Amino acid sequence: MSCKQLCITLVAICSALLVIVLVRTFTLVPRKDVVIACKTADSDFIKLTDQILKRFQKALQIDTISFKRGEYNRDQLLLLGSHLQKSFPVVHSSPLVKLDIIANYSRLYTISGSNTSLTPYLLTAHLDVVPAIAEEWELPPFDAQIKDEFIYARGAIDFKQGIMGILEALEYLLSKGFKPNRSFYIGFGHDEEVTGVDGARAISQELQSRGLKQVEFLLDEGLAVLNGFIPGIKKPVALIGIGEKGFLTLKLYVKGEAGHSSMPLKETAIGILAKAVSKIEDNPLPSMLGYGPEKEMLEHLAHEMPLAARIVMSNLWLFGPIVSWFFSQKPPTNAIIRTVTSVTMFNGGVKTNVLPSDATAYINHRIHPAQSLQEIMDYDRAVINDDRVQISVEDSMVAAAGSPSGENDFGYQIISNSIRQIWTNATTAPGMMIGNTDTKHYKDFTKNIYRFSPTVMFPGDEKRFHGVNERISKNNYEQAINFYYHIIVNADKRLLMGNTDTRHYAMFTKNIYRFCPTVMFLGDEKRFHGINERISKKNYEQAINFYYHVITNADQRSLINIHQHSDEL
Ligand SMILES: CCCCCCCC/C=C\CCCCCCCC(=O)N[C@@H](Cc1ccc(O)cc1)C(=O)O
Repeated sequence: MSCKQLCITLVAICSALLVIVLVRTFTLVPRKDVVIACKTADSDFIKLTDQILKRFQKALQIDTISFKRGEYNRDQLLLLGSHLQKSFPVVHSSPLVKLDIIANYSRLYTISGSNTSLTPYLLTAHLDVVPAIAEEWELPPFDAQIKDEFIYARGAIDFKQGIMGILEALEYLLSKGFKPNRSFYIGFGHDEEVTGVDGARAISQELQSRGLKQVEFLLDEGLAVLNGFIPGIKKPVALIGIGEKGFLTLKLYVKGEAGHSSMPLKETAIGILAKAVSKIEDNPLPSMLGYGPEKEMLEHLAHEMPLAARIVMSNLWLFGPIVSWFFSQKPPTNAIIRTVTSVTMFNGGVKTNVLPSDATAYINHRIHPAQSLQEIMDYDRAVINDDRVQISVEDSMVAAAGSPSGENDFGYQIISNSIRQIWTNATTAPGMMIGNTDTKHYKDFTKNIYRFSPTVMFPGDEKRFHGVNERISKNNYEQAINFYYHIIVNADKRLLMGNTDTRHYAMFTKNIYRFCPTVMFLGDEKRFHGINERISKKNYEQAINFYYHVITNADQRSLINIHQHSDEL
């Protein structure tokens, strides 16, 4: 090949790449329905009254701690149960609501809708919390005190704002006469923090034993409204978890030889294990960027970024390695691109002058959906490369597949639109849940599993999860309640806003039009599938005459001989 031919080939390749890059940059724009913002002045806005705030604080003061599987504060769970019962009298006395106490402490609410042809949906949350080391907190973790407009308490964001937010929204709706079309379930597990085997699993079994085969979608706790987490985006990003990382907890064990510390061997069990752990920490697993839900996330968010970043994010096939490097720099972004590794426990030795007879460490991996448990085990074994270190599986779960997040995916769009009604300046995108929740117990009911917590977070707040000074602002709690209100109202529709039955007739014509002979004033839009749906007598008369005109006008051969307007009913 001559030099000229080589240059032409190179220019052709670069031009082709440029075209692909630009086409992807300017065509990846996700669906954004026009949504009606939820405003504090709206007649159906649920204000955070003193009473609502007080009952939230009370729920936070009850220390429903889970310690390990099967070990949780049973009395406190019962106390929380009676607090819910007292706080929400309408919910607990409504003929539309049936409450079942499952496995002594979990709660399953069944809310009956009038239209049995609509598939029910499921909202889940959990009653338990993780322990807290009180001395390290600014304010006591179970007092729920308020400082600078924030309520500080264990459970404030994980996840009693969900429990209380859902019930506040339902209490409000029922007290206003809301009668759902679509049935739905609310499941509150009591041991999510220790994998939900007693609570959520029993709720799921109860639903199965009732013959429930399918739910339209499931919304559980999950990702959040993130400010400043994603490089290049200033506006808040609300991530809806469409997938969930798996986990693998490995036990590393080294058998040593006890003896007097005055005559040590070259290496002790602790030394051998420490080297293994150090190798594990020095060799993070490779980036999987582009092979899991994070790809969809970045493609959704690209259009919110400045041009250079937009080009990069829309073309991960080309710029993946740069993005990987960038995302590896901070723990929250690192967590979404790879299987991460945490050495969480290390034990060995009994006395300062005794050689340790053994040593044990635990490694907790959070597995990227593109990798298998076996792959991670093999990787660790190869990295440690020392037969003296015995590796065994303590616990594991494969990652959850990505739930659909397309333009016509009902559950995803209902959640996305409800978020945008509350956080009007936020952009929504599918994301990957980096921790685990109760969702795995419900996976047989639907592939439409979404993980989103109505929690506003700024950088650094992620450390409050299971850490110290967990808190939520009063304003954020009010948003959480209104978010669930909109979820319930929006999900009560048969189809997504903008979708009607027309698609079933699409094969007959391209001339499909959508119009209702309904006169509307600002605010009336909430009556659609909301409460107090109505029409004026006059408007109904107009509707009849409108259809009269449609029929007579359409009865022409062409548009010329249009029907005379004097010919009224
Ligand atoms: C680009 C942005 C990256 C994302 C930034 C994320 C910021 C933080 C947002 C959400 C935090 C998510 C972590 C919370 C996990 C909550 C649930 C939990 O703690 N689960 C436990 C226990 C568990 C539960 C159920 C299981 O089946 C297994 C374990 C956990 O260890 O995951």
